[in-house]
Amino acid sequence: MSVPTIREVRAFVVRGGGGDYHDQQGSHWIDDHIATPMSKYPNYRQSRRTFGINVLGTLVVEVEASDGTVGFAVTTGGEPAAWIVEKHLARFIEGAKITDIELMWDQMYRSTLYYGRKGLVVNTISGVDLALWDLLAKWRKEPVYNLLGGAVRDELQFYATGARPDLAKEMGFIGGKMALHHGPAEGEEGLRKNLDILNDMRNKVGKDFWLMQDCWMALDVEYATRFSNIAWNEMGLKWTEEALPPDDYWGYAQLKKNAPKGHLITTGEHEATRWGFKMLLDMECCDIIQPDVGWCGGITELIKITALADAAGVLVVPHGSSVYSYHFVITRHNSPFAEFLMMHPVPDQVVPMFTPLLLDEPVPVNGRLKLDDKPGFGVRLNPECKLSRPYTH
Ligand SMILES: C[C@H](O)[C@H](O)CC(=O)C(=O)O
Ligand SMILES: [Mg+2]
Repeated sequence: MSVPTIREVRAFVVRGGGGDYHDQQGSHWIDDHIATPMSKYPNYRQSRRTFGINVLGTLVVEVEASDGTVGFAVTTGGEPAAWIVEKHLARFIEGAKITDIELMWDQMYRSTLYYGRKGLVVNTISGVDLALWDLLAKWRKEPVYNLLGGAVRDELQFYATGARPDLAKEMGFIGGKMALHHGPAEGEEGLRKNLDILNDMRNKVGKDFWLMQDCWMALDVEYATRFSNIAWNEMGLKWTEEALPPDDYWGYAQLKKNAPKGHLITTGEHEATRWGFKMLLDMECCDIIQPDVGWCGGITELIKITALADAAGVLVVPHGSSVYSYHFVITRHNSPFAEFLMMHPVPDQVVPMFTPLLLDEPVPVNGRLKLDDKPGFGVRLNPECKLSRPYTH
């Protein structure tokens, strides 16, 4: 059978939700006084948009094969990522056989080492990688999960991230994760407010529902140790997530030692590649790693990261990422459940995570989802979303 080659790679940008899910308008729970590394500066406390959490916007990568098949993917990265795709990475993609994803990944990664390794560049590589998996699976007329070895369970089970775990419980999710609102600069009063919010939610959801806290890199070891001990002992908090900046592997190792037995330390959504995750695993930084498949290097890299975690006895519960995560999680024994990010502003209803950018994006019903067998990742771009192509090559 002759394998098509890649005729063209195209990079587009779009604003408002989509891959950059922080790029929201108006009032939204995801931007309501959430603790961040910038919370030490009072001017940047109330809204993450004030410090530029949404400056990048969404990147859409399309790859078109010589037989006309088109694969695509969305992630965060916007215009600078589009430049990297068009002006640098395209040379490794165009002309390659659509089956040679491992080779293309290696060339994209090695050629950008001098300015890449993590962050924007690896987000961009991830976007290209996901588009390549979509293309290959569409050409083979199979869902991506079949190419990854096939599903190991019938359906996915989800916890929900949002401001209303009480509503998430009614909607059938197995747990609810809230964003922390106050950072260490808000002192004892802020700590008390954080604990009161958690306590109030525990009273609403009852004692057995999983409650988790996302700290979005805002804390230090001392604060996170105090918080997780009180929150575990008094409110049964299941895990403390991303308490520290991602480069502080030493802090995470200490925090894991300081955390009460039974309480979980989780992190990794801003970590990238097998080497970054090897640091977290080797240094025993956490109980669960949470790579984002749109940021960590794509599916090609997540396969490697997950194998390392498996050998270390650590669970992999990817961050957000909708269908790009779902097709992976369903194929791994050490990914027993998935995250669903509630993108409704309140959030009192389930809406697709990348809304409004994708069509056919599946959502959990009663906290569960059976994946269908549509080719690729099974989603389409919404023609009503205005894409622009800022660069060509
Ligand atoms: C809610 C968090 O601050 C962030 O916006 C999403 C996240 O980290 C997660 O879903 O995990
Ligand atoms: Mg998180």
